[in-house]
Amino acid sequence: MNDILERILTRKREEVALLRKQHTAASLMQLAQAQSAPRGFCAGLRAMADAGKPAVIAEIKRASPSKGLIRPDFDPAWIAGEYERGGAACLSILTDEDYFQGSADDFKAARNATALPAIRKDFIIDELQVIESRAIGADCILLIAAALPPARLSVLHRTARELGMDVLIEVHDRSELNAVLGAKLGPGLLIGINNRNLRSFETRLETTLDLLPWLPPGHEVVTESGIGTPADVQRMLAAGVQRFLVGESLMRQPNPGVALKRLVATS
Ligand SMILES: O=P(O)(O)OC[C@@H](O)[C@@H](O)c1c[nH]c2ccccc12
Repeated sequence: MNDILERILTRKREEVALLRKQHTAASLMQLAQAQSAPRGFCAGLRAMADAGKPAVIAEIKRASPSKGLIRPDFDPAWIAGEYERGGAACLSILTDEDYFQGSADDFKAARNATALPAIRKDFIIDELQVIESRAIGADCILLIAAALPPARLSVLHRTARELGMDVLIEVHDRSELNAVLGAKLGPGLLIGINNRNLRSFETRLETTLDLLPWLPPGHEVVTESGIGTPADVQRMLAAGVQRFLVGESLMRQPNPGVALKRLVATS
């Protein structure tokens, strides 16, 4: 079990212990309540999809464990603004420091630079991190099925919803999907299918296409990772997937917003 996900989660448990030394749930809750209301993340995606356009969550990511440093000249506020001009529905901002070279400051800078709803992209395993997410302004959090037993997933999901945030629930295979569906979190979930295996880093778009038939109706699907070309986008649209989470392929271009426009262009 010495895979990357396990290593990241081991480090997260240390971070949560540190967070618990600095804050209580009540002190973080005060910070969360001082924030302006969440911007609707699911609503932002839905508006774009209902208008017949690919709804892209554009990701701001300096580095990753699989690719190392992706973007040396990294200005989260500028990238966020370009993504907004490029037609993004929402932003995704990495806040994990040790493995993705992100930070809470990156999150705030990017979100404050635009009117777009933003997901805090991190490895959330504890309620304190959920409240902390709202305290830094998050409109949505990521919960990764591979990292959370169903009972824990359910508690974190409820806490996020009580704070007014949306939740992107990430799965990679059928057993994770079944665990999520079995947790009875309700209808209308936002389910992300990660094309990248977080344990081996293998990335296959077929992951989304293969899982789709197993998803009951009534949920909204996001295809995550490895989307690099307009053909990839068209392939997903043809399968009925209208929501996309895209990072690396945009971050490697000089202007990520222009790259986004090209990615979703129909001709
Ligand atoms: O850079 P890509 O291949 O476009 O992928 C983006 C996003 O899906 C990926 O960063 C991601 C998906 N799930 C995660 C969980 C944690 C950290 C990162 C991720």
